[in-house]
Amino acid sequence: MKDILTIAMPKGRIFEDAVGLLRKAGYQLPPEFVDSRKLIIEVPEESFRFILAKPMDVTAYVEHGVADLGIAGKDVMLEEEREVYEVLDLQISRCHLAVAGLPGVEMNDIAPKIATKYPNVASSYFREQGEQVEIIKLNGSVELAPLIGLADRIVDIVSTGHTLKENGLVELERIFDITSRLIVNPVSYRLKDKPIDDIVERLAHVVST
Ligand SMILES: Nc1ncnc2c1ncn2[C@@H]1O[C@H](COP(=O)(O)OP(=O)(O)OP(=O)(O)O)[C@@H](O)[C@H]1O
Ligand SMILES: O=P(O)(O)OC[C@H]1O[C@H](OP(=O)(O)OP(=O)(O)O)[C@H](O)[C@@H]1O
Repeated sequence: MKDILTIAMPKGRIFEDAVGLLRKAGYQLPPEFVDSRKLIIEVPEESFRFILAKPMDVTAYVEHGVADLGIAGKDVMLEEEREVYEVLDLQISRCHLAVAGLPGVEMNDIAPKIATKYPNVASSYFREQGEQVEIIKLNGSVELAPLIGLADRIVDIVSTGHTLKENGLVELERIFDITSRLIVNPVSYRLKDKPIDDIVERLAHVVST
């Protein structure tokens, strides 16, 4: 009997790209997959069980071993620093992390404030720059912070740049290029190496074509 693999999928914008990639690799996923509100979806034909998690939580499910594999943005991996193996750059959901702010506005000299969904990434970045900052953790609409006087700068995802532009903000420093990655639980990789290597190989093939 084939091992069942549990795969943690990020709900939200990566999901469709990830499903598209799995289908391109030849996996037969049911048509209702994308519209479902179910959080656990079994696909016995492929010996897969998918769990649908918040993008920021995928690495937690994989680190704790309740999922063998997962798909997570590199931003999440940098922020969460979980004990997981990163086995493949899936080259989907491309964007980058950047520092942004209002044009021509200098940072406050004393404890400048940085608003972000990525407090660990932001504090490491400013520490490396030798700048002491106060981090304000937000959960979204981060671009609002400098407009309303909550922060001097933001550290956030930029893709098309439309959100920055529409809010009169400018990108000041590019921090990290981001794509989604296939990640694996280290114990699963030991116990289920064959089926996991098979997925990695099939996905690597479609990523490179
Ligand atoms: N504008 C974007 N364009 C492309 N990829 C993005 C963009 N914003 C985020 N991403 C990537 O997609 C992942 C998930 O983003 P998404 O917006 O779906 O989740 P989220 O903002 O964490 O969730 P929620 O909006 O439910 O709080 C991020 O971790 C990042 O890797
Ligand atoms: O450069 P763009 O193409 O405009 O994309 C960037 C925006 O996308 C993400 O926000 P999201 O849509 O996830 O909303 P959020 O503010 O709730 O995080 C990110 O946090 C930026 O705000």
